[in-house]
Amino acid sequence: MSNLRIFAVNHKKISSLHIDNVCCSKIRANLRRLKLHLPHGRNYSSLPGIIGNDVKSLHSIISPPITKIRNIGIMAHIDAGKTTTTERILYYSGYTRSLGDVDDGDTVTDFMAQERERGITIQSAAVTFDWKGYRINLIDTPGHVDFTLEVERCLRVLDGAVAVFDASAGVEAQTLTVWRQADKHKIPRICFLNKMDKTGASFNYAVESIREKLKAKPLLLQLPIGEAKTFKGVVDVVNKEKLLWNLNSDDGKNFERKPLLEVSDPQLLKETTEARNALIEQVADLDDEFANLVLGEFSENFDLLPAEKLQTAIHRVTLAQTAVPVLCGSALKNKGVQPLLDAITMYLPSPEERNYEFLERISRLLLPFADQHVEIPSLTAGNIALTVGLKHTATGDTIVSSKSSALAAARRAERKGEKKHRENNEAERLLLAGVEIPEPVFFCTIEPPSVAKQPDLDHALKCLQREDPSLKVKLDPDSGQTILCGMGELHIEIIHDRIKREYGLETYLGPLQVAYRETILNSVRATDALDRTLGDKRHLVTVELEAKPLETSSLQPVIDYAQSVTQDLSQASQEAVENGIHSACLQGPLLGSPIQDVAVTLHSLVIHPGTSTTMISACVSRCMQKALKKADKQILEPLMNLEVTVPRDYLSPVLADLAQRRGNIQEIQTRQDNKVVIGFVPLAEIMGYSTVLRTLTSGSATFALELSNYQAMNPQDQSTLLSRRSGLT
Ligand SMILES: Nc1nc2c(ncn2[C@@H]2O[C@H](COP(=O)(O)OP(=O)(O)OP(=O)(O)O)[C@@H](O)[C@H]2O)c(=O)[nH]1
Repeated sequence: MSNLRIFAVNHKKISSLHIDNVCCSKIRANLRRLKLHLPHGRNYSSLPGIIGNDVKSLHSIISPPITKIRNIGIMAHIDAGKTTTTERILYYSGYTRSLGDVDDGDTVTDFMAQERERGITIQSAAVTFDWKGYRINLIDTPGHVDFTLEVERCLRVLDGAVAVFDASAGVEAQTLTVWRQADKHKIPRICFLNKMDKTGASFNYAVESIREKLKAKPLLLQLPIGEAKTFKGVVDVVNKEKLLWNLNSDDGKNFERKPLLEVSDPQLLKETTEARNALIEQVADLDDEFANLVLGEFSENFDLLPAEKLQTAIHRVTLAQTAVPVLCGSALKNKGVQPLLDAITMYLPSPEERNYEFLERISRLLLPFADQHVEIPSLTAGNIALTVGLKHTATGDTIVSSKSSALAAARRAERKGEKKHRENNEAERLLLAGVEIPEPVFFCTIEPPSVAKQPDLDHALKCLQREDPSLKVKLDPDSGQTILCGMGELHIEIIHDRIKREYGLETYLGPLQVAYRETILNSVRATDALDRTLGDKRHLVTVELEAKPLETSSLQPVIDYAQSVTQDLSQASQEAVENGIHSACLQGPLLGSPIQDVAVTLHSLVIHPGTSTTMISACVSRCMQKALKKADKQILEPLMNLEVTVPRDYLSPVLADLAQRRGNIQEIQTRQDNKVVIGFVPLAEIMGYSTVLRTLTSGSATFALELSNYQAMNPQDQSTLLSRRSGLT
């Protein structure tokens, strides 16, 4: 079964340039549609498989053996060093000839203008390169919490991931989020403890935090040689070798690998032997085949166990996701990246080792090299490619060549005993795991520069939404204004900026507002009737319904019907009723925010023959609005999980400030010289917090925010908000 997955990014940036000096005519004839354009601006070497302009190995670009392919993502907390690590990887693999630097704004994968300006990753970028005979398709994903959806849409097409950590901070808030996402998509992982050169870096502390916070079993494949200022290399525990980076080599390309010897390194050898024995026992505990081998032949002396046997077992354990290999280094100081590449090829799976179910063919395919692309005629199973021109496809869709082939594939998968599919309906069986689209917590109005430009703005927003479903766009029914709903201040700012740069539209944003919700506190009944004659047709509906609070949390109203109603309710009328209820719940009576946690019972519904479904919806919606108005109401506000990392000396002002922001502190942890404040704070109180925190701590603190849930506002805060909204205060 074939398993090509399609990954679409940045359709806009594609242009093409023919290579003129292709010398091999036979290949040219076969690959007439192959267009190459080498990235410009930076000093690039060659595309994978091409040495200079020699295309004799073009075939290997298109179809490397599937066992030699690794589709890998890089994920982490913001600023852990993903982009820097990716830059080193590209350099050592020969993809680039000079080292890019996030701080200088010239990296390959952060190619959006906003990324280079801000030094952060916003959009995932894909690059393809070769390492020691392996083809690696690598995706660098954003770390900022506003862009978690972007991370998730990448994870579902990957076979493995490298989780990058800041070794001085260990597991941070966003790492937990992406780790959970990777769990959901069952992605085997390797951990890379980066920034080992940084003051406060601690290998043991970071490993412990992986064990405790991620509940993962770390397999220590390396030990650091020195830490912080003294960090100079790593010990390869599996092979009992030391890897030292040459001080005279600026770019870290050259390093020496030497076996650890009793004469020269007695202490290090002792520690490594202990670490290796512990690793062998740990892997044997998790893998029966390896346990049998170890107990049989090597129980007397683990030193005799060949490294390859241990590596194969680590590969199996990594695939089973019962443990994670851990490596360390410093991307910035060019240490430890080549062994990371070796580990990617050695321990992460090829596409063949993962289970995907569908065959998909697309007419135009491109191989990604960050913001540059090579058009290719076809691709074998297990690769990641780009496709362009899919006008009606949005992020999260699964593309199939035909419904019947997808069904056949699903049936084959079933025959292979995939019981879980049998329980799902046909449509679900056709889909790859979906992406969970987080609910937006902020909104603001957006205006085009002139009324004539409104269609252009609508078009731009439509395109941006297809790329990024966490961006929602709606119309305010009262003012007719376009409303942008997003994940955070930064998210909306970037969208605003992209509309300007990519669509040439200078738009105006209204003030950023928090997306509240509303609910009701008691049970209420309402009746309504609608009687209209249009032409010679009479439309008559009467309805009686009851709305009550729902115990469990649900964004959608839960609807049920009295028995007398269900008896003669047609499918079309039922849909009309439900549309009416849903539309009434989109705008609550207090703030016009969506209503949640409501159950509705339809007690009576009388429809005159010939009444249109639109009239039914309109009548039910009006009746529901009446009921909501009558009920006692409550505003719900988004509550955020907050984690602030702050040097001890600044803890007091930070806590005092949080108390004023209705913050609820759960725990204060000690992390090296820092304090980590963990708690909840209402979103409305934390807008613009980065500036305040910077001022309070002279720029030495960092924070992470994530939506926890919606909670009821207390009566006083609620009435302050309502008076503010109605312009009374
Ligand atoms: N000391 C030290 N600093 C590093 C290292 N790697 C990266 N940095 C620095 O950490 C900062 C963040 O690095 P990035 O590579 O942009 O991190 P990122 O994880 O890609 O960040 P986002 O894309 O914004 O999520 C930059 O200032 C880097 O220079 C390292 O090994 N040691």
